[in-house]
Amino acid sequence: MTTISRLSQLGWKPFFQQQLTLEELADYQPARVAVQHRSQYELYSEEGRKILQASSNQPSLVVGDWVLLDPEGGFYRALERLSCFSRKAAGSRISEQLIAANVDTVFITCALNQNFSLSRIERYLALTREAGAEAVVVLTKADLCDDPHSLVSQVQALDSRLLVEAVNALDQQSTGVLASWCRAGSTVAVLGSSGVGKSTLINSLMGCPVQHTQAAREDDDRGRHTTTARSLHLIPSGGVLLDTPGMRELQLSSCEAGIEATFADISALASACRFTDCQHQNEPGCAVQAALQASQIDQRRLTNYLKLMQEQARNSLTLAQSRAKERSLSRYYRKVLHESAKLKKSD
Ligand SMILES: Nc1nc2c(ncn2[C@@H]2O[C@H](COP(=O)(O)OP(=O)(O)OP(=O)(O)O)[C@@H](O)[C@H]2O)c(=O)[nH]1
Ligand SMILES: [Zn+2]
Repeated sequence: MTTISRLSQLGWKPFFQQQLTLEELADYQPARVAVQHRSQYELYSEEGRKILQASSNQPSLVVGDWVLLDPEGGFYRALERLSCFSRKAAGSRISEQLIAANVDTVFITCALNQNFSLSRIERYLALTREAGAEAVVVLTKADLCDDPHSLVSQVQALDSRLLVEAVNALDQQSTGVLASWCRAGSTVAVLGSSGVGKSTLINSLMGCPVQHTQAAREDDDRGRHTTTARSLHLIPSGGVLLDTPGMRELQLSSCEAGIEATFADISALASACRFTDCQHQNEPGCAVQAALQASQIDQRRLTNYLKLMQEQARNSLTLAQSRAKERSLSRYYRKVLHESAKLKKSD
């Protein structure tokens, strides 16, 4: 890691500074989670790299989080997040898993070739908005496309306020249009499906190939653990690039608000449907279907909205179910403890 001279090079900004008391400002040191190991975190601070042991007394931390270290270098507290990506954890036990925190801007990448898909862009937009980050749609492989402008217009038509850029990810001059999002104090992440050019774009922004240390086995006193590649990279122009495998595999889960924000036109229409629980299929008095018949919205967009809504509802239902199960289990444990305490008393 290159020497840090200013906190802003690590993505520090007024939002975090404002959370500190005068005493904390004077005596406590902010540090950012750069790597997450099983039992410890690697942090970046103005003084360089630090190691923090994970402990059950600490809140769950994730790459991108800001923490305050006490004068002895121990964990003091975590700072409130500006944005947070999470997902439904894989496996039989469904729970919410933190992916990344404090990402300001997400470069939603999509290639200008046969894989170009407005629906996929909408999916990533919903995820980004749910997390509370700003989205910039970066259309890659513009150099291989005969008419990039017409595809840029199609993306722009999704939302007139949407930021859309077409680039050749291999060419640093071309990716220069993204520089304003990569300044000191900013944290960016790249989302997009396989092969669209995420690594290529990252290397162009970084000005050199980013080293991805292969996960390797290491022996130490505490036994075997897997070393993980660092996930925060300092961009020469001053910003921070957050690149974790979790971000790359991001799935849709529990993101109704993100979908509503992405499909604001359809959500606005839906509020005029006769039934509050209208599914916008073939119910009488459906304002969304009426708008479709009147060609005010297109079929692809509506189909994608309904698909994403269904998908996230399915996922959040399993999340809710698992939470309910945990709640009832803990109620059961409390009851058992209470009963056994009563029995002890009467002994
Ligand atoms: N001509 C051209 N080729 C590109 C561009 N962006 C990426 N490529 C090429 O597309 C291929 C895939 O790019 P990657 O950067 O590996 O894609 P990725 O999104 O990181 O893929 P995964 O690692 O599978 O997620 C590589 O051969 C790149 O050289 C571009 O803008 N123009
Ligand atoms: Zn309806």
